[in-house]
Amino acid sequence: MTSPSEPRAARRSSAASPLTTPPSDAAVPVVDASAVRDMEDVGEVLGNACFGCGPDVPHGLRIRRTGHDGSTAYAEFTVQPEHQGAPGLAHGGILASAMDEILGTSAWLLGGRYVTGRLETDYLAPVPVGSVVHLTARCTGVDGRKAYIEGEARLGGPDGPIAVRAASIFIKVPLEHFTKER
Ligand SMILES: CCCCC/C=C\C/C=C\C/C=C\C/C=C\CCCC(=O)SCCNC(=O)CCNC(=O)[C@H](O)C(C)(C)COP(=O)(O)OP(=O)(O)OC[C@H]1O[C@@H](n2cnc3c(N)ncnc32)[C@H](O)[C@@H]1OP(=O)(O)O
Repeated sequence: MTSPSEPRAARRSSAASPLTTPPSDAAVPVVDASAVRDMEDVGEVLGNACFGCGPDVPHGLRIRRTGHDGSTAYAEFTVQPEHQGAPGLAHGGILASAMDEILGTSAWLLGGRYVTGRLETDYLAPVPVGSVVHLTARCTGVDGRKAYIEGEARLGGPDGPIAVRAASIFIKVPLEHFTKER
């Protein structure tokens, strides 16, 4: 339950702006059963030096994907001292990166490979260093190559207060997007 004294963003039920709201006739797909295996295969081909989820990346977020329920993707990470902005608090860009990771995971679970086209974030509460941040994301619609994905970061547990809300558009790309010489 929200009250008028809460920030406007907290009173909205979604982070989505008109730009990240899918068309009303967009299909809302469920997780593709083969997508998790595909993510593992792609990781084996490309390696995993990802700032968000690479398990051995120094100063990375080392986000742990914990599964999905057919529509929502779940993950968590612990805010480290090297993720600080203001003393003792997570940097907003770090939190945007964490949202990018869970939103991207949700997109990849649709089957196919996606990159971030647009990312919107609402910061609702400060996130202390040492916090375990619980991330969730789900697709709200697919329109051609565009997947509209929304997510939240919660503190203190999967049902804890929302610290960050995000809404996004991910664009489907071929595997060559990641492998071609530039
Ligand atoms: C990525 C992870 C790889 C790691 C691999 C390791 C292990 C893999 C395992 C698991 C992976 C799991 C999860 C992934 C987790 C995290 C994900 C992080 C993702 C990122 O951190 S990724 C980096 C940031 N990201 C970029 O680096 C993109 C740069 N960019 C481009 O590369 C091009 O810009 C591109 C390809 C986006 C489009 O180019 P293009 O030429 O192919 O297509 P085009 O421009 O025609 O757009 C087609 C339709 O998308 C619409 N559209 C395009 N852009 C839009 C925007 N900004 N807003 C709204 N709509 C947009 C158009 O309006 C059109 O819509 P329509 O069809 O309706 O006209």
